[in-house]
Amino acid sequence: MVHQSIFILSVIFFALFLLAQLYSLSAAAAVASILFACIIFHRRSALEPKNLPPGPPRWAVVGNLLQLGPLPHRDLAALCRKYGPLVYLRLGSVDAITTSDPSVIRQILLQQDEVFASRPRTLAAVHLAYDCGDVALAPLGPRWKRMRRICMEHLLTTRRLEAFARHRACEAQHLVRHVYGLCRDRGRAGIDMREVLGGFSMNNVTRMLLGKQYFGAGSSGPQEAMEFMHVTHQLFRLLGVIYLGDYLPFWRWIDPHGCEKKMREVEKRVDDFHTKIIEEHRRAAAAGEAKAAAGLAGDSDMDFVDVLLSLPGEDGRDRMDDVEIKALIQDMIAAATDTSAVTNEWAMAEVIRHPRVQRRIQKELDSVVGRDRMVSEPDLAHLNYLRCVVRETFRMHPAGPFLIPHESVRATTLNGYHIPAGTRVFINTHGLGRNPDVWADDDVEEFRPERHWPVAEGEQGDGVGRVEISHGPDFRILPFGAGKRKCPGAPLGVTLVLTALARLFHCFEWSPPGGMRPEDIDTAEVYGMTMPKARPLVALARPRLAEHLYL
Ligand code: HEM
Repeated sequence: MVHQSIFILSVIFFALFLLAQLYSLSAAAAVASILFACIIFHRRSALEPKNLPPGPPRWAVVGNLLQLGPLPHRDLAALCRKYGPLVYLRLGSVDAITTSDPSVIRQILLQQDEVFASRPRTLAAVHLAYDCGDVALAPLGPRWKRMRRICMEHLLTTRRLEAFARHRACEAQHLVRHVYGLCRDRGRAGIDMREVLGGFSMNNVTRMLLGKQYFGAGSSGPQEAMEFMHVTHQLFRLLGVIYLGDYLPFWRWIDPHGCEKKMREVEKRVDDFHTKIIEEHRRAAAAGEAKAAAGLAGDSDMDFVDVLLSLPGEDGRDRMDDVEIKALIQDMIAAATDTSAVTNEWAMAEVIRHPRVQRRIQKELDSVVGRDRMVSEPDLAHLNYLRCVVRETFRMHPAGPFLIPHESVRATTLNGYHIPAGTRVFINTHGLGRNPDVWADDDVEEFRPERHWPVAEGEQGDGVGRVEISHGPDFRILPFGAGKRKCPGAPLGVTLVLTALARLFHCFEWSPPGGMRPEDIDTAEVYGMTMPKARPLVALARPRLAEHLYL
């Protein structure tokens, strides 16, 4: 046995020596690292515990990576249909599990929350989230706990969200006025709803966070807005990439698409942006103090950056570090903007595809709100059918197809199977919403908000409670996750989604552009950290209220 190993190693060294002579040292190094990885993999396979959950056969080195295509949520759902509710995969050097089963998900997110509530340290988290110094991508630990507490106790409190209600009302009015103008300008060509809904989400978030509106009358100027949009789009894209360097360490040496280089470039540009924002806020605060000293009180409501600049730091320090503030701003922009815009675009696409659903939404709006005033936030609790529409949108098109991937902090047992420490967890919310075992009596591919209606079909539902949009005890829909890492912005996210949809369906009649039939609106998706429609939604709008209400 020893002689055999010595012989194989001698042959490998001789082959590498020849490669180095004939080609280059780097070719020899690349082959050496692949061979080395093969040997490690072989040894690991031999040592591997045998009681792992079932899963597909895997290749040496790459494991199951080659079985994942451009829509990995669909590939993983197919594996669950084949191998059962809990599937094991090896992605390069990383152990991974996936599920789209409510009872396994409940075990992971609630019963074993302590074990599974961490996050993998991906290169995107290192470069684009201040070395995992934020909330969303930070591993479980005291740093994450402190940053999450700041979010919950100082930023996303009910009191602070209520204080921003008038800004949201202003943005909602800006939205309908904007669409009203576009109806006339664009004629039969239709309106690009991705642009409109993206602007609405971005404005709401930046007003609350930074005290600025980026699009519209009070905007910070087209140059800055374009730059901001461009950088944040690059950020979203890079956060969503499945980067092979996270699974195959040697890939980082090659990095054929320069992904890590792009991450570093975007990291620098985003950081410059945040530095500028913090400086502007410090200058404004200094001017405010001067005004206060002179007896001229400034605007009393603080945006999130003002709040963060006023908080004490760790270990008795006077103020929070700039890096911590930047990480939190970044998180909020990334977590809040795209999620609500993507959900709104899907909801509009599905409703326009189903004119019957649009008629029922409008009937409810006309009865709850009437036609001589605009929808306001207090109305949203009474729009139960619209709430069913949002629930159905989350079932079919969850904004985060795998939530944000979790990671186990130690070895554990799940459904009787061994789960190693450091296992990456892909909770497939897209698969869950279309799991035929969960939605047994329904056609899972059909958009049908009525399935969430709390009373039997045909009944009015007066007196029934408010339709909840977050997950219930059955874990059949999971738009915001659950447990320790549950989305802290869920109430705000729901408000932004419902507000935009209520306003747009109350104020306008929607149809597909240029003679297209409703059912021809496509519903193909593209995978990313959030999962938008592959092609932007373009639609025609016709005003349905009196003109003075739009102005
Ligand atoms: C429709 C809108 C939204 C959707 C669908 C959504 C969805 C999600 C999901 C799926 C997660 C991951 C949960 C997990 O990994 O278990 C998450 C995390 C998070 N969300 Fe949201 N979100 C929305 C809006 C917001 C808003 C408005 C904010 C803040 C202003 C926000 C802040 C966060 C943060 C900070 C996290 C990370 C939590 C942690 O890791 O501890 N989200 N969100």
